[in-house]
Amino acid sequence: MSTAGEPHRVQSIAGKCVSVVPPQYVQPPETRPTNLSTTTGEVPSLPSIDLGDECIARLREQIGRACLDWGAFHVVNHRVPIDLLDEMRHMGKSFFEDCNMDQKLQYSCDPNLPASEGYGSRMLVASNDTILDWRDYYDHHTLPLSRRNPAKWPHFQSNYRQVVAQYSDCMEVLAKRLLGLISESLGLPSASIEEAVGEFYQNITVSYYPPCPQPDLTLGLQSHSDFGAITLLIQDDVGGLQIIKDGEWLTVHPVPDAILVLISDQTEIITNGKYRSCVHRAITNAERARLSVATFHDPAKTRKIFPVFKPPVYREVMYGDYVSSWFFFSPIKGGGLIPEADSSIEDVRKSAKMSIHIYLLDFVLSVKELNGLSTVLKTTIDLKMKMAYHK
Ligand SMILES: O=C(O)CCC(=O)C(=O)O
Ligand SMILES: [Fe+2]
Repeated sequence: MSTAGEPHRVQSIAGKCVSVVPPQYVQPPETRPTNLSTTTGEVPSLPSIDLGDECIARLREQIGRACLDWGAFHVVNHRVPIDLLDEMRHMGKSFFEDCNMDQKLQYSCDPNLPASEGYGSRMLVASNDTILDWRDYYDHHTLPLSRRNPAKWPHFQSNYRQVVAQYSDCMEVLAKRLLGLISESLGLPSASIEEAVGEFYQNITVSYYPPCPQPDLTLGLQSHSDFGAITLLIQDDVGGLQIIKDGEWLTVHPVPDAILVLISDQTEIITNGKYRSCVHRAITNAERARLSVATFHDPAKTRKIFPVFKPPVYREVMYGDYVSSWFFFSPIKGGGLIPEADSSIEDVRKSAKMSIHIYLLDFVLSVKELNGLSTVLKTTIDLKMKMAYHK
């Protein structure tokens, strides 16, 4: 799509006012969005949890219920200054809209590294035939402090670096508090999940979705669950984030002062599948650019992650291996079968062409135990299939 030497950015394509998207952005029929409205079909009852509630027992109960039912919830009265949320959105938008392409490209990420800091468009693109997301992004490495180098961040707005650093600090505090409440909601000591995750590796990704001439054929961001432990997300008023609930894609209506909490894969493993990671995606629209800011809290690549409950349903996994396996298995096109409970892992893999996260099967204990745990197999496959196939 891009000619040699010409960096590829969605915003440049959208800026040419094309009426047809380039073929690399066209989703196969089975992953195209069907419910394109961002104003109707929103999630009416995605829980909104008031963290100012002084009744801790009620808070735990509400968080536990939201994790079980949704894997996602909004929090309000979260102690992060509302002005900071607005400034972070404003800084992000200003980078994409007020800087010219040459300025932005000074901050290009390294296209050959999977998680390189900076301005890019092809995060987690596993191979050349991967369908591309209709999205540009800026990824900041913010924690631990040894990774944080504000000099690598844009300088066009005088307070950009200060806002990102402050935002990172506030998100870390909130993520720890939430993991504490999530642990307690399972009857665990407050520090359990945080200790299992270890030192936070935090990234802040500002996603920018330019208007798209064919929203019915494209995705701003393909269906996925986040790899790490917990994601905290804010968005602007445009709307386009969708989550799966009971087999349906539902749009998460933006709530300006709220922060969206998404349970991510490592929390699913640590809680032994009691709380599932939230499968989500972003759709596009033809009228307005959309912006979101996702703050990921991940373990170190060398951290071993395992369930805190017995018997474990997931194998211990080194976080770095978990991330790498995504590239190995994903994203594979074509149909597939839900394997029988007595399939071997190899059979499962062979027939698993539908799933972008089928690697999770590697963490289920063993084929033998799987056979006895057919529900686990089925729900794992089912959940991960949804990410690739649900419309
Ligand atoms: O733009 C959004 O709302 C979703 C972003 C997201 O899921 C991600 O960056 O992982
Ligand atoms: Fe995500």
